[in-house]
Amino acid sequence: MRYISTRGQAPVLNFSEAMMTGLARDGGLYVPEVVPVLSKAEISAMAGLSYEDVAFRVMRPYLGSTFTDAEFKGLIAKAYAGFSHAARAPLVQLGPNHFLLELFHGPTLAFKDFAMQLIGQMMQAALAKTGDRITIVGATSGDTGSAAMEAFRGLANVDLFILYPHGRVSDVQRCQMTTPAEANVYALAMDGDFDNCQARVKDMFNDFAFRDGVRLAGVNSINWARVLAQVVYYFYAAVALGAPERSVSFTVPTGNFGDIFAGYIARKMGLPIEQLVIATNQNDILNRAMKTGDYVQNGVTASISPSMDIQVSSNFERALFDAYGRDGAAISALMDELKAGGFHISQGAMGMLRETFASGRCSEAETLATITRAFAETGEVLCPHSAVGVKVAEENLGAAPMITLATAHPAKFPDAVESAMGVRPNLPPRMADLFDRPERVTRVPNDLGALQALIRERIAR
Ligand SMILES: Cc1ncc(COP(=O)(O)O)c(C=O)c1O
Ligand SMILES: N[C@@H](CCOP(=O)(O)O)C(=O)O
Repeated sequence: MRYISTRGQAPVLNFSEAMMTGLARDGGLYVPEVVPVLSKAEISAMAGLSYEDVAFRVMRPYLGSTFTDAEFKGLIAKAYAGFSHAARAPLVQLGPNHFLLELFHGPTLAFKDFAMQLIGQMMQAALAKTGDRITIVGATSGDTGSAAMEAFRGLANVDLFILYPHGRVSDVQRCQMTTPAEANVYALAMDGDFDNCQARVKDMFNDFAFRDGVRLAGVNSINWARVLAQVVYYFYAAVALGAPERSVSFTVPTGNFGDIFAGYIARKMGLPIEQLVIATNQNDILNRAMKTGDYVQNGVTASISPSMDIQVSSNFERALFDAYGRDGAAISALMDELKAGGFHISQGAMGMLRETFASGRCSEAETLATITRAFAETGEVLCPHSAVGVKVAEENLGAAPMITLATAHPAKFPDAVESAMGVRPNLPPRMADLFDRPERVTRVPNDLGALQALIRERIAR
């Protein structure tokens, strides 16, 4: 399996290289040259298997010779052993034809654990073979950062720096990032919003002297391995509801477009997905783009679903790459226009995108009302991101069962949940003392040079 860049000018890599590389050297994102298709019989055979067994079958075709089958099975087993639910990703019924896929039973209570726990295992195994030491720099609106800290803290051959927007993550998310005591992980609270943090991380990748000097790696969804690990739960959930004999639909609370892009890959692999619905909060660039064809930034507004406060959706580039017939030069030109504010998507590309994705937007008031109503009607306590998904899913119900992805545990966002329901959700007992743990964080400016100097200084210690 070979991986190519969405901008067409970077070296073609194998799986292990793409995982350790993160952003392609031409600024693009790696995608598989060919997406493997599973037969109906192969998908049927997943019925009744454990999450781990489905994970092996879905991901194995992408790995080439990176790991032996036995090694890979071992890494998968370790990755999901720390999840608190035996099913890993349980389905809960919300209505006659509407299901919730709970993706928040991992160690940091968000869907990011599904990929991050596995990437942590795979990167460690790859580094053990080469003896290399790497510097991971990630940007987060709250959940990727905490999941990465959990996956990489204490590792001898990794330094991890997480940039989060100061004052724009929940208190629980902040403490998950600032309280790990291990010396190899650093929480950096940056002035600005998530888009600024993500832009600085990409700048670091595009500065080759810095990138090569610190052996930079990425664990945001720019890393193909992150997306791949998220493809698995689409198969797991769909098969549980009767696929491949029966089609299903998914609604995905969306910010950086990684999670829904994983659903798109599942569909390309042969999973019968009728609708893939993008659900945005008030930071609705993707919904506007789907409705108008204009992908234009209009600034990030802080919301009660802060993890989705994103206006530059990194992985949309991967979808555009396919929509533009895999024309790297066209994608490069669009991304240059994006730096100046935005671009218009061609009619042909819009046709492909609209065939593949539906979309909807959920306001702040609708988010709160959905949390209140879902609890009253079903007993399910939704986090505000999952509530955005549920609201938009309800507007898109059809013949196929709808599965909404519940992307975080409500206790990560207790203020929003309390204001909707009057009840404050509790953290699991293992995290009950989170706010009593000492915090360690560095305030940093939105300044590439200053960030690079700090990272160089810390890794030299
Ligand atoms: C809780 C939560 N829900 C939804 C999203 C959106 O996912 P994606 O960025 O993959 O679109 C994120 C972060 O990205 C998140 O942390
Ligand atoms: N919501 C995310 C934003 C970063 O997304 P990623 O999937 O590209 O890592 C977060 O919680 O950090």
